[in-house]
Amino acid sequence: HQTPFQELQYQLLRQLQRKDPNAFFSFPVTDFIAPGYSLIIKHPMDFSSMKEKVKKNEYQDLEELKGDFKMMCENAMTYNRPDTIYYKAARKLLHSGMKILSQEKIQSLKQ
Ligand SMILES: NC(=O)c1ccc2nc(N)sc2c1
Repeated sequence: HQTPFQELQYQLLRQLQRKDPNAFFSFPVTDFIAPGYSLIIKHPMDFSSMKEKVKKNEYQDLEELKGDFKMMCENAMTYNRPDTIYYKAARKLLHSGMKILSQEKIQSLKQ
């Protein structure tokens, strides 16, 4: 049912989620907790949505997964002001996540 490539993607997502201890990025941001969010952010993304994409085999290679991860972090740095805990968490997550996803050994892995 799940391919080795999918298992690898789940493992990477677990590693990335450990860098989000407050779970600010676990689930889609609602307009209830973030007023006007859906008007400001055109391409919402979160870890639960990324896991769903892995399950449906929607990532052809790790660059696409990396792109969604960057989008998720950049969305938070667009909507939230720089002095907020969410902005700061997003910037920190982006940097630690890039270290994980930009390692030489996983660059070339594809579907
Ligand atoms: N990922 C985000 O941009 C994010 C997450 C949680 C959250 N909670 C709020 N009250 S604003 C907010 C924004």
